[in-house]
Amino acid sequence: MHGASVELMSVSKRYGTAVAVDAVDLKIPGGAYCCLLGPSGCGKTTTLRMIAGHETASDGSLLIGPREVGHLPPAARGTAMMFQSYALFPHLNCLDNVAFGPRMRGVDKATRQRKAREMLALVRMEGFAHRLPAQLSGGQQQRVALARALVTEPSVLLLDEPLSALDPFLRIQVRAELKRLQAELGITFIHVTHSQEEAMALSDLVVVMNHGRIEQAGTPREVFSRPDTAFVARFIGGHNVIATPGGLAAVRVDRMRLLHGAGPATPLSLGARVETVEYQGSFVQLRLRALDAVPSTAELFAVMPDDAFAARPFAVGDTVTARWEAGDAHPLRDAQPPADAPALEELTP
Ligand SMILES: Nc1ncnc2c1ncn2[C@@H]1O[C@H](COP(=O)(O)OP(=O)(O)OP(=O)(O)O)[C@@H](O)[C@H]1O
Repeated sequence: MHGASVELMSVSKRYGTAVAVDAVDLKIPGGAYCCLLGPSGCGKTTTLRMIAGHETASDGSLLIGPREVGHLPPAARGTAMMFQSYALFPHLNCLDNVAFGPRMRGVDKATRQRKAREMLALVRMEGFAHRLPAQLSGGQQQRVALARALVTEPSVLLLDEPLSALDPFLRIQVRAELKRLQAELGITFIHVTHSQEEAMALSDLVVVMNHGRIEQAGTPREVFSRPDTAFVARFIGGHNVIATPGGLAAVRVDRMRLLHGAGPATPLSLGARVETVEYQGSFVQLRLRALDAVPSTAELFAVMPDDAFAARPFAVGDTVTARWEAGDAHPLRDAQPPADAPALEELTP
């Protein structure tokens, strides 16, 4: 198996007058683990289905490897899809479930059973070949579904929320399995998720979508350390969006320094009140409400190492000054303060 690149050039999907995907440009290198990340309804699944060929693009062109595939049926694209619900045939054992696709394509019995066994071994389910799906755990069914998708030797595997039906413990286990398999097989994975944690853990390339458009695409570290927009900063988490004299900026929650007593707002600080204090083990998270900010930027978070917090604790109701260094304020592309933001002079001491 080898990983093919996938390129979308100005791809749109309209349903009547509703625009589900809006002129998306995206280049996914062959062999990359790519996550499409965004809130419900942002167009992730529609994008995935257009790559698979289960949905036709209204506009634009789509390349898999060097080939334009817009006119090709799903089976001719070299892709395979794995769904959220495992959709295994309940009356077939694991081996026959995995061998089902090759059987439909007329592959002889010995060959398809050998291939199916290889795929079950790949997902570490060779000992379960003769079990029925109902006799397996959710995580095991998921592995069999993965084997069934891989038996067609795709160059691109498309995964639609593959972990969302699993409990939190299994989700982390199967997530690691997916990453291992992708690295081992070297094929391109495109994985739809609304979990930023999942996208960060898995991706070589994370694509943050909103309202049918790509807000930002990059490595998890690029997107986390340099979010382009307020939407990305908020969705990826770990950031405050602050109205500064130069426009909106993102400041990481671990870069906020708290001092006792509320000082006046300056370009590098805000007075705030502590609303919640949550002990998280190695760190403590504080939710603050800025005293002079507009509602859209008033909620702030700060995290402190637990020992620093223990040495100088803060309590709910305390007034504080939250400060940051100029170098920690990352300007956002939508740098205009929102209409209800305080005027520049209100922020300047
Ligand atoms: N068959 C359809 N007919 C009409 N509108 C559709 C259809 N499929 C999707 N949409 C709309 O297109 C938009 C994008 O849907 P899509 O399923 O791609 O979002 P998503 O990001 O995958 O969301 P979720 O995480 O909830 O699955 C939504 O507003 C949705 O209501």
